This record gives sequence, C-alpha cells and structure tokens, in this order.
Amino acid sequence: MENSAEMRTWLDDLALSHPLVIAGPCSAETEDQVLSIAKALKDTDVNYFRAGIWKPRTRPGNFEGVGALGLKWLQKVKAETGIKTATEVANKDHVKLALEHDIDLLWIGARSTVSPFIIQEIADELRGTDKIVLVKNPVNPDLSLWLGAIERLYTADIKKLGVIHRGFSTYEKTKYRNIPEWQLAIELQQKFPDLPLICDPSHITGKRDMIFDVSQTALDLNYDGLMIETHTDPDNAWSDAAQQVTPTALVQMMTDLRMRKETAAGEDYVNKLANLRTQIDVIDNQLIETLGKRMKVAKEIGALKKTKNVAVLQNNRWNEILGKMILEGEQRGLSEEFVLKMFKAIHQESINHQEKILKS
Ligand SMILES: C=C(O[C@@H]1C=C(C(=O)O)C=C[C@H]1O)C(=O)O
Repeated sequence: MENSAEMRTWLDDLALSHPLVIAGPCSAETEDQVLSIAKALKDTDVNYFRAGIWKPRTRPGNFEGVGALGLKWLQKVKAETGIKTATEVANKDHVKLALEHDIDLLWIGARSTVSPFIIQEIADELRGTDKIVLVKNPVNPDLSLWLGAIERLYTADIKKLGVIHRGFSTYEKTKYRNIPEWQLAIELQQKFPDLPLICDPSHITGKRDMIFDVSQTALDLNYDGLMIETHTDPDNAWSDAAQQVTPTALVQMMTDLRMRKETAAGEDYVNKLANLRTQIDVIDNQLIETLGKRMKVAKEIGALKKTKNVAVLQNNRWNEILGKMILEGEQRGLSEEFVLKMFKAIHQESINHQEKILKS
C-alpha cells in the first residue's frame, strides 16, 4: 500500500472549515440518553455522532453495551438531528448489523487492531463498502501492526479510510491513561501524509481536564480531526465517567482551540524562517560531527578493554555520566525525560561499536 492523494478524498469532500469532529457518549445507555446528547450536539461543529454499542471492557462484570438495540437509537439520531452516525465494530456480526442499520462511519478499536485475524474477518465482511472505516492504533506502539490493519482494509477495496490515535498502554504510571507517543503518529504522517489522522484525546488522557491540551497538541501536529467522548451527565455515565465532557464544554473547546495552517506566506515570515532554519542546519551538522567523534573515542576504549578482557558495560561510569548530563541539561532548559532518552540512545550506540571490536 502506498500513500495516495485519494486517501483523503472523503474528508476533502466534506469541505470543513474546522477539524472533523466525532462526538457522543462512550456507550449508548438508553434511548433518551442517546437522543438528548445528540440533540445537544445538533448545530455544532460535530460531524459524526459516536456511541459504543458493544463495549470491550478490560474485565468482565462491567457494563458491556446495549448491543444491536442501540443501532436503532443511532438511526433515530440521524432521522431527528441529521447528524451522521458512528460506532465501533469488533467482529463480523457487528459489521453486518452496523451496515444493515446504515451506520455511516465504523471504527475498529485498539484491542481489535492488535489481531490480524479479527482485522481480516472485519475487512472481509466490509469488502467494497463505501462507509468510512477508521482504525484505532493497537494497544502496543507498533506502527506496522497499525498500518497492516489499514492495508487489509484497503486490499478489501475499502477506500474511505483513516486512523485514530488513542494512545498506548504502558506499565509505567504516567499522567495519561494511554501515553501518546506522538513520535509514532509523526512517523505515520511521514509515510502516509494523505491518510486522515484523528486524535482521540479522551482515551489518551482519561481525564476531562486534560482533553483541551492534548487536542491542541494534535492540531499543532496537523491532525485532521478529533474524537471526543461527550455526555450530558458525564459523572453518572455507565462507562468512562472521568473522561467525558458535556456538550457545552465541547462547544467551548471547539471555539478555544487554535487551528494551525500548514504554512504561511509573507516575505518577513519566509525570510525569518529561512534564517532560523539555516541556524538549525548548522547546529545539526555540529551535533552529528560531535557524536561521530564521541563514537571514535568509545571505539578506542573498546580496543583497550579487549586487550585486558574487560566487560563493555560499566554501570558506575554510565550512572555518573547520566547524573551529570541530567544536571547540565536542566541548566539549559532540557527536560530530564529528553536527556535520558538521548543518552540511552548514545550509550547503546557506543556499546554496539565496542561490541563489534570485542567480538572481532
Ligand atoms: C565508553 C565506555 O563503555 C560503555 C559506554 C559508555 C559511554 O559511551 O559513555 C559508558 C560506560 C560503558 O557502559 C566506558 O567504559 O567508558
């Protein structure tokens, strides 16, 4: 599968003056709940009304969705508000029912994207559909698995495709429910610049007060749209209560978010940018040159170790460097997270070079 401008035709055809917005409750709970949220979202920027009908929960015993009955409620939403509808499908039976009920946009959840068997089953059932199909990232940060799912759908002649970035599971405790790993989405954009990319800040953050900030970051990174869980009574929602926002909060958010352009004209802007980028180019060259020099010295250390049969990894020395560099970095406004990541990569490269010498 290769990038093609056609990938974004369905989105371009909507001719939106704002990012694509998919909003609605985490789960469809009752007909009244679904309809009252949809009515509150009528005449806003919302393009698709979402509601989970089948809810894959981490543990059994939680509310697992109302099932096919909810599809009738979504049909009512479209009839009464004119908003198009969206739901998650996780197997071929879901697909069949969703298509029978004329749901306009189907998404595949993170837990399904990890399984090529499930994706193939869904793709086979969807074959040739003109509905929009969006694929959430797999729970683990694996870009090939994510793209593999898109490829299976594309091969099944489904051409209205896109991806939803909902963040990744991690063992570490962080401020996020699912860490964003923005780098992965940036890489995806580099490979498939025309594949519509939607951010799901609700699942990335897990907390409603962080949703605005993550949404703004997504727009700053050229995302095409947002999927935001919305409920008229979030605190009493039957699932994901902490991360849902009210329709009023959503509308306010859409007003406050700053839309960014991909580029800008104007001689002053263009000249200043070119000048600053020249400075960056010079510094980048210095960085590479310096790193090359550092590896040369590491190789000499490797050769010396070889003569005395000494181990490559020297934890004391390594900890001493890390400690010093974190402090140095702090003084230059570099975050500890960045310094750690960078030096871990440098250390690994140094070890690789020395390993080659010791094994030669
Ligand atoms: C270069 C050495 O080998 C390894 C690599 C290090 C580095 O690149 O700074 C530090 C400690 C060792 O784990 C060394 O022993 O000094």
